[in-house]
Amino acid sequence: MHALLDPQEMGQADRLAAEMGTPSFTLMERAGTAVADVVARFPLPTRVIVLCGPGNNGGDGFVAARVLTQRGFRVRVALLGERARLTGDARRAAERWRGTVEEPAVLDLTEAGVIVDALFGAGLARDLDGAAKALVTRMAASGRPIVAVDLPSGLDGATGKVRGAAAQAQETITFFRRKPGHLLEPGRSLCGRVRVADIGIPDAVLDVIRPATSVNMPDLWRPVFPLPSALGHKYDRGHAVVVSGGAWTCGAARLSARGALRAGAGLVTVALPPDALPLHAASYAAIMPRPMACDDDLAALLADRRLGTVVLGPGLGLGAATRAKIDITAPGRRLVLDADALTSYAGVPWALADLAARTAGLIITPHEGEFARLFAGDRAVLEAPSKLARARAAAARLGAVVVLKGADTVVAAPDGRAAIAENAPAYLATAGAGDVLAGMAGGLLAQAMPPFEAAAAAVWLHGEAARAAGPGLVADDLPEALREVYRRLYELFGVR
Ligand SMILES: NC(=O)C1=CN([C@@H]2O[C@H](COP(=O)(O)OP(=O)(O)OC[C@H]3O[C@@H](n4cnc5c(N)ncnc54)[C@H](OP(=O)(O)O)[C@@H]3O)[C@@H](O)[C@H]2O)[C@@H](O)CC1
Ligand SMILES: [K+]
Repeated sequence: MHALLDPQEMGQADRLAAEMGTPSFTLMERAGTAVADVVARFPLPTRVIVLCGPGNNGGDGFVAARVLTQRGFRVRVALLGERARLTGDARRAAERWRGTVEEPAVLDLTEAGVIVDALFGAGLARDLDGAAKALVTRMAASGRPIVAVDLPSGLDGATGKVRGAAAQAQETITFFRRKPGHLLEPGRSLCGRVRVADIGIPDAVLDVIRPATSVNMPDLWRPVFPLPSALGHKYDRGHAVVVSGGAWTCGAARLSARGALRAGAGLVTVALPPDALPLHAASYAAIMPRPMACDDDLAALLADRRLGTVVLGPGLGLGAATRAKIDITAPGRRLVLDADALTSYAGVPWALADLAARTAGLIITPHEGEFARLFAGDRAVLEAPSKLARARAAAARLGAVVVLKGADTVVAAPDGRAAIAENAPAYLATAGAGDVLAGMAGGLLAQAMPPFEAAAAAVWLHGEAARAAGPGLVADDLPEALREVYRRLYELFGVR
């Protein structure tokens, strides 16, 4: 699995590696050498300025400086803080550096061919201010390429947020596994290209750490992904229902229904107000329309328990009428709630938690605006320190899987598991894309995927579909592009 480690877990990895036989100074030597390997891609005789901080991030910088000098680069090293105050591995690394150690203030950073940013990494403990902030600001203003050690200094590895200041890196080299801050914006953008160096920490440490956060990649949900079988039947692939708004707003539900079908649901029924029938019927022949003139019609349709998964929200309208439909639908079913369905619970997340408890599994797919409205007044959720932490807190609060959308979509489960997406192109942010995603999640839920994995798979497939469709994409392209994505995924999974 593509685990992500927060700074505490990384510290634990470090300690466990030592217990398993690799001393921490060896790790630092390898880390610094890996940094030098990246910098050495710049041609000789590039001038390198290495800016070292007071902790082990600085220690990596001293090692990199030594290795680069041995390889013929012209290297100057500056230390933020007093050399006499260095301790432990960082002190040892500084002792092995035979060159001078300068004051950052005396260096003209614009003279550098490349700057190595080894000021702060996992040990960033507070916002940068004073001399540290001033140096990072100068580095950012230098306009020179920056190679960041572990993280751009000032970027919080757990949250992806900038604490005080951080300079845009061209490349970031981190160790063993990436950290959430490499994927969560604005961290992801600040890191530039991220490389992960193997510094000899054994993978076995992960069995002890059991990290709960990962990159959203197929290995996360592969074991429960529904694969076609020669003996299969459409009824084995579940029956999803999409509840549609009327003629003027039914485009959203049409997109959801197409998303559900293309994601592989065996059957997709659309419950629709009669005036929406021609539009649904014209847009997709494979979908089964069922009239829903009133809530009793919906209840009658859902008397059939085989209709086990329902998508509600896109284009459905706000308020009591939508909540009534959700109430009819929820008991014992798997639900995906999006858009208007979520805003219908604005400020009353506990009502949604009560509802979640009556379902057989709930996924909600808010964007930031819908999330803020839903949890209005719930400071513990809204003020959690990162997007990752907010999604986790929300999932725990609701007892539901939360898909908090954006460029760095986070999927979080009530049990604490979370996955961060990194495959969505910027042009995926287009009208109706969320409706398709909700439908896809429903399509996978209908095929009996557990909610967390269904949501994560839908988010990954959605990002891949956008890439397959390419720039200029509109939401209607996404379900169609899924065919190509599935073809490649089946290849990856070894399905013929
Ligand atoms: N774990 C591993 O497996 C491996 C880790 N490795 C490397 O170690 C790095 C982590 O090292 P680290 O823990 O020493 O922390 P680091 O980032 O150097 O910062 C701590 C120093 O900064 C200071 N400081 C903090 N915030 C500040 C602020 N706002 N403004 C000013 N000062 C501030 C803080 O001072 P204090 O808070 O104590 O006052 C302390 O002096 C990691 O990123 C990686 O590069 C590799 O060698 C390979 C294996
Ligand atoms: K750094």
